[in-house]
Amino acid sequence: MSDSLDASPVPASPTTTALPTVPARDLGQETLLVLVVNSGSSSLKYQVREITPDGEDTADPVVTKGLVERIGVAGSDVPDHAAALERVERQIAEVVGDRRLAAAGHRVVHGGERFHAPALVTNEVIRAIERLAPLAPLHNPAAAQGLRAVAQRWPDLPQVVVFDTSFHQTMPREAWQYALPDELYTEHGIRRYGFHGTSHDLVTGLAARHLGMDRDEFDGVVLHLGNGASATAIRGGRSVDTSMGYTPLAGLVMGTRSGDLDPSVVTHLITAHGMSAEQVDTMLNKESGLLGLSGHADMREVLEAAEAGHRASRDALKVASYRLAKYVGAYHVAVGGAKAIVFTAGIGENSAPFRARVLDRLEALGVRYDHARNMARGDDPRTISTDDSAIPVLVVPTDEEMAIAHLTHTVVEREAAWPLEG
Ligand SMILES: Nc1ncnc2c1ncn2[C@@H]1O[C@H](COP(=O)(O)OP(=O)(O)O)[C@@H](O)[C@H]1O
Ligand SMILES: CC(=O)OP(=O)(O)O
Ligand SMILES: [Mg+2]
Repeated sequence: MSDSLDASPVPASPTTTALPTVPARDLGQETLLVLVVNSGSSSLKYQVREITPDGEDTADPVVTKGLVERIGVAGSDVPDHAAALERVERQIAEVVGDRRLAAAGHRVVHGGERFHAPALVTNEVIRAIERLAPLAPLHNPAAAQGLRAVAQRWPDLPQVVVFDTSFHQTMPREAWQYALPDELYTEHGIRRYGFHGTSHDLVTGLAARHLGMDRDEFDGVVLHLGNGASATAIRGGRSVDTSMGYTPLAGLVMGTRSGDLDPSVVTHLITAHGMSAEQVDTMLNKESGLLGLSGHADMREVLEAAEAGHRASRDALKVASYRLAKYVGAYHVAVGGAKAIVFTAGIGENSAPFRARVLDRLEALGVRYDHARNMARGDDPRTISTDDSAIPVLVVPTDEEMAIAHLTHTVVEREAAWPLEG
């Protein structure tokens, strides 16, 4: 992102920086500014977006955006997400000038079984997110810190939480239950949850529209391929299976995450290689995937190296594309016959060579793609399959921040929680 915040020292009293305020506005006529916060384990991405009172994007909806990185990392001067938000609020104050924020929407990775939909934030909701921390130790505490920091800085601002997991709460038991002793689920909540739900949900709706279908007619496979990657089986517009599991480690080969592996590898590394549980966790989450196989976590670099003849990079692409194709085959069954295969997120939207490698493996399903359509670029949903492909293949750009802003508007509107009215 071009306007990333750097790690320069924080001035003495950032929390006292005043955000200029204006008298209450007539919401029926003016636009609304929504702060969107995405707290990663060691980063905080934010946007201020402008929407109409009906919750639609304005012509140029991103007022500002930025990123604070290396939060809580050794040697960084940003100790936690509360400190990160102090930096962000100064940036925001400069950009919004004499206008006021109308609401904040936060991405929260884990909503457990409790949250099936976005929710208006109360102290009880923040505590519930903290109680779910054992399920997402890197993400949920950071999100809770972000929520408290915003509440402290803007006490009247309605806040909404949007969960990665909630879209997948429609999965049937056979998809979410692990074949483990039952009390691990009943007493400890160990089950498949699934992630990237905001993106899978948004992309499902856009794909259905692109194909001229009602959303509830849409059966297909959505492939969200970013740094984290997941495949979701969609039946009747709802999630019926997804490749991530109890945590975002399961499933596909990702930038630095292994995806699926035999759990005995974990016990073997601990018992025979003397690794600690923490070391194994770090290895599987941060040193595996494309990085572990090829030395590059970034798909562009893997493709370049493979092109230049680097054998490990070529193998990494084979492992990643094979794994993904296998999931598409499985989910074709899960949805009772896919009517579309949809690529989205950084790699899915931009990497024609990787899409081609996956699609070449789907010939058995009658999938055919068009070289020129696959190479074409664009910001709108598009079809890249040939007209005679048994299953249409689509590229549909995702936008989690936009979706969070719109969901935030919907929830605040429904709960009549706008602070500026009257
Ligand atoms: N033009 C491109 N060609 C190939 N890969 C790309 C391109 N642009 C972005 N990517 C890949 O997208 C991935 C990041 O996706 P993104 O959705 O931004 O991730 P996240 O939101 O999880 O950080 C990286 O692997 C990056 O290499
Ligand atoms: C849940 C998850 O994997 O998120 P990301 O892709 O942002 O890492
Ligand atoms: Mg992402």
